[in-house]
Amino acid sequence: MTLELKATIAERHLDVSLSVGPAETLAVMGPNGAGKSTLVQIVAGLLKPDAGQATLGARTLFRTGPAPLWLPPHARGVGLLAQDPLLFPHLSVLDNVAFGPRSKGLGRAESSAVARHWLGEVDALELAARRPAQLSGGQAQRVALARALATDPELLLLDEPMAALDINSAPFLRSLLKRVLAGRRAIIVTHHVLDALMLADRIIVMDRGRIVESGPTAAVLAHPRSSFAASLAGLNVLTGSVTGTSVQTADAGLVAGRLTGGFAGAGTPADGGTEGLAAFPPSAVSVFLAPPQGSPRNCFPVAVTELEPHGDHIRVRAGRLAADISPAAMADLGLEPGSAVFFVVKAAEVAIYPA
Ligand SMILES: Nc1ncnc2c1ncn2[C@@H]1O[C@H](COP(=O)(O)OP(=O)(O)OP(=O)(O)O)[C@@H](O)[C@H]1O
Repeated sequence: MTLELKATIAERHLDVSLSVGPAETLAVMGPNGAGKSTLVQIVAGLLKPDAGQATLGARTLFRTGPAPLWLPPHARGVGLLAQDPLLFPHLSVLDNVAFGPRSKGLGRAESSAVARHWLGEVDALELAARRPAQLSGGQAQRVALARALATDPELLLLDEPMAALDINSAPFLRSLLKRVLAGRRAIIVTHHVLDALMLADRIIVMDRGRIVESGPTAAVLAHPRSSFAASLAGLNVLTGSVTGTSVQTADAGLVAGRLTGGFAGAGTPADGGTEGLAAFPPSAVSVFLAPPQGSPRNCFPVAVTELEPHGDHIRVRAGRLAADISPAAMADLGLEPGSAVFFVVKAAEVAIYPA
């Protein structure tokens, strides 16, 4: 059972076609105005395209043409979590979450039980009796997630769910999403490459209403073809097998880091470990002419392939890895393409994710 969608909207220069498999999470990225939210609204049933059709398994969500059809949002089997939680202000948290099951015809007691289950899943059971006005932004977003899940949607749409959260609440919601998205079909719009890496199996990059790139998240970031993906791909991403808090990679040896966001699946050397990846920003990488002595850091011997200005820094590229250093440091090191150097990064700066 797959989501198949094709849609155009002339006024927004939108022309997309995509499919999402049953247990697949798709990340949608792209610059402002690319059409990401428009895509989500079409699937949710909030916006009618000029032409196209969509099916979710056996169900037709909409179809234009000689025999047009338009399923209203509540009949689509689709749950939406947007930037704004949009809870009903006059209902308790419990009743907000029970609203979907009630609308689907479940009795009061049964709907409450479903709501309690999902509030438990998002660690918000203790908030059940509160009104939305008594919740923090992060709590409200967790309740909104429970409300979306309580309808047992065949497709969960997440439109920048972390965007309005403060820096302390976002990681908690991210690891919750990691847990609830496992084995579930979802589309997540995000501006953060780490969300795409951590939450999605596949990524599409949109630009001016079109899909300009698509593929497994780590592969798109490792070999970006669009300039937008290339700008994201400044992040260093190494894939391999995770054992303990390290990733054994084919091209950079053993990379030590810290396990990130609810990822408890580290294997043991005996079983070959779990597939995963290590990610760290170029700003976390220092460049040395000789390996630093006696330091518990990751140290990669590399040859410089390219030097390019990047804001106030110089981005030093060495094959798949990149480091950002100051122009003064570059002058001190006397770097040029071909220079043999050591890229050094602290384990604390390396985030380890499931692939
Ligand atoms: N309500 C609207 N009426 C008409 N045009 C709109 C409306 N909302 C968005 N657009 C236009 O549709 C295009 C796609 O916008 P959309 O909001 O889908 O982009 P986005 O990728 O989600 O951007 P952002 O990252 O800024 O949220 C843009 O050209 C935008 O100006």
